[in-house]
Amino acid sequence: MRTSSAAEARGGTRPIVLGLTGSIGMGKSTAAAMLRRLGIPVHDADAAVHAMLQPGGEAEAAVAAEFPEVMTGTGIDRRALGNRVFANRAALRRLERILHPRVRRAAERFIRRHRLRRTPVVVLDIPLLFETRGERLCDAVIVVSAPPFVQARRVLRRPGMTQARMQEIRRQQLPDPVKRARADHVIETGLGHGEALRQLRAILHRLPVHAGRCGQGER
Ligand SMILES: CC(C)(COP(=O)(O)OP(=O)(O)OC[C@H]1O[C@@H](n2cnc3c(N)ncnc32)[C@H](O)[C@@H]1O)[C@@H](O)C(=O)NCCC(=O)NCCS
Ligand SMILES: Nc1ncnc2c1ncn2[C@@H]1O[C@H](COP(=O)(O)OP(=O)(O)OP(=O)(O)O)[C@@H](O)[C@H]1O
Repeated sequence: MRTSSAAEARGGTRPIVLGLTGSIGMGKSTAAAMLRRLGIPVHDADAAVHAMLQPGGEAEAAVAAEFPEVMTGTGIDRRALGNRVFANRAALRRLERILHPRVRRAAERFIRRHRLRRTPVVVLDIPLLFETRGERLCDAVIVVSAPPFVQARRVLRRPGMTQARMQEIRRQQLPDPVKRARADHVIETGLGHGEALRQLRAILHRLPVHAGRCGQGER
């Protein structure tokens, strides 16, 4: 636990904030779903980005101004935007400058909401948690990880994914060994769902909150 003093400084009502991150295909969404089923509210940064890029979403106009070539009659073409940015680091940085401050504010709003509700534990599921210094919001960080061949097998099963695109995305992410080294907890997801769930439960069990106070549902 990094910042129990931060929680105390806020009157002890700030939830324990667990970051959840990991590279492409390592099992973040699966771990997030398990945590939700255990009753922990999870903030999903990917879902927040999706909403921002929807027609009328808070980032649509800024993205349209920066990348007019990816706009269609019905809004942003995500596939075209991905093709544009994953092969070009400068373009990706321009997109991130639009999106990441908004992602950060959404996470802060989520924590504030749960502080008011006195929720004891929340999770921030942020794929680029370390890259965006999101760990500063967290008391501890959980990294999901699996051997590279397991990761590749999972990712290449996805519709539209190619070896080249997977390599491009991997190049844009902090390497898995670096994430593991910076984690407070590593969940090995190459060993099956049951083992990942067991590891998550063990982490929750060791948190300094009363048993049974975790579950207040997602909002
Ligand atoms: C470029 C976009 C529209 C492509 O969408 P698409 O549906 O084709 O891909 P998807 O979002 O599923 O991402 C595919 C993989 O790339 C990874 N990824 C997404 N953005 C980034 C990034 N900025 N850097 C490195 N990897 C990234 C994701 O974690 C995922 O593993 C989308 O990824 C996006 O908006 N990215 C920028 C926002 C961002 O940084 N999101 C990460 C969460 S904070
Ligand atoms: N603990 C696990 N045991 C077995 N398979 C798993 C486990 N966790 C995830 N998987 C499988 O791996 C694949 C990728 O998982 P998931 O979608 O959760 O990854 P992700 O990290 O959220 O990916 P992305 O970063 O690309 O969004 C899925 O097919 C999922 O069923």
